[in-house]
Amino acid sequence: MHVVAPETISEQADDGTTGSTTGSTTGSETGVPVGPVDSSRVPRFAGPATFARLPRADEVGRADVAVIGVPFDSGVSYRPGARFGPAAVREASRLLRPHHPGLDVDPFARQQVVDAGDVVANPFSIEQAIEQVERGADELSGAGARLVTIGGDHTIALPLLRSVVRRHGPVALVHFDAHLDTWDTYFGAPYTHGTPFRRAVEEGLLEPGALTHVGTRGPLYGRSDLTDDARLGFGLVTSADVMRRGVDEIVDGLRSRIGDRPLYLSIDIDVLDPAHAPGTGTPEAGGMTSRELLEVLRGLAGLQLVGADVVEVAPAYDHAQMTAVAASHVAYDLVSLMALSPTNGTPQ
Ligand SMILES: N=C(N)NCCCC(=O)O
Ligand SMILES: [Zn+2]
Ligand SMILES: [Zn+2]
Repeated sequence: MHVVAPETISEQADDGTTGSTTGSTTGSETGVPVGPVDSSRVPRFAGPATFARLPRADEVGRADVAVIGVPFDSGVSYRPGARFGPAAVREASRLLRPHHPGLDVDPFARQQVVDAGDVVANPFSIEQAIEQVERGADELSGAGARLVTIGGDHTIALPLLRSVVRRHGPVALVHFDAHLDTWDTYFGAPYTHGTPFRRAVEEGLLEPGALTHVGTRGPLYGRSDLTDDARLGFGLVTSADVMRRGVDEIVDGLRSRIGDRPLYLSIDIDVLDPAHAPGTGTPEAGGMTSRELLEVLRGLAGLQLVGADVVEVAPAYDHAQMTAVAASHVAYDLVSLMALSPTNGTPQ
């Protein structure tokens, strides 16, 4: 029986060209970022999955950008399963390649990108899980990395924002989602996947006037959901607006609202139409296409991106990895946007 162990992959790829996964030719020694395993030498379907076949954090010892998973879904109001999102997105990311033609950047060569594994988040205590995510994010960003987090349900955006704001101050936010996620409580619970951005405003984490939901749609509890949301300071670009006004006009509006503020991007995969992303817990008809989402993201190139997440991938409802593939491409674009960010995320 032939078993492809990580060591075997490392030996095969570690020939001085590209694609080493081990510490033996580390970027920390040479200053050259260690990239993904070379898929022209080691089949991309072999071995355990890290995001984009990148090295693990412990293999390189430093990171400009860390991709982390948060396998947590105890905050959901409907279908569970996003706890399996990080593993599904990593698995679906094996096909990513080192050059991004849309942004004309090699995101893994411009900066050291690593897979920092999963944060341990207590599935039986939302409060403790939130603390654990915040602390995990603090540790990684304290070591100098910007984070691209793969969820997990949308509850986790709150501790991620707390951590990023500790370093950068209040942030501009573009929130891609079918839902507002500014509701108050569910069953009296303040920390859920439908409430993170109301809590974030209450905690002073967000820059008033620089907050926008994109892709919103679907039935609400009442008209007051919208007036409450506007009172919290959010602008709204519905999925119908994207269709009617087009990507370029939407991007122009977002860029002028954000300016040169530190920017956080939170992407709930249910912003996509269920035809593009069925594998999610609270699907709503009439969503964005993955092409629209990726093009809006690319339109944000050059802004000061200090952190990002892609959440709500629930693989049990997925088909042919459609949702996980879409999320892996979103995460790849986020890493690429970080490569093009003017200050490399360093606090000014
Ligand atoms: N964050 C996501 N995906 N969904 C929030 C839906 C909250 C509700 O059930 O009303
Ligand atoms: Zn949503
Ligand atoms: Zn959401």
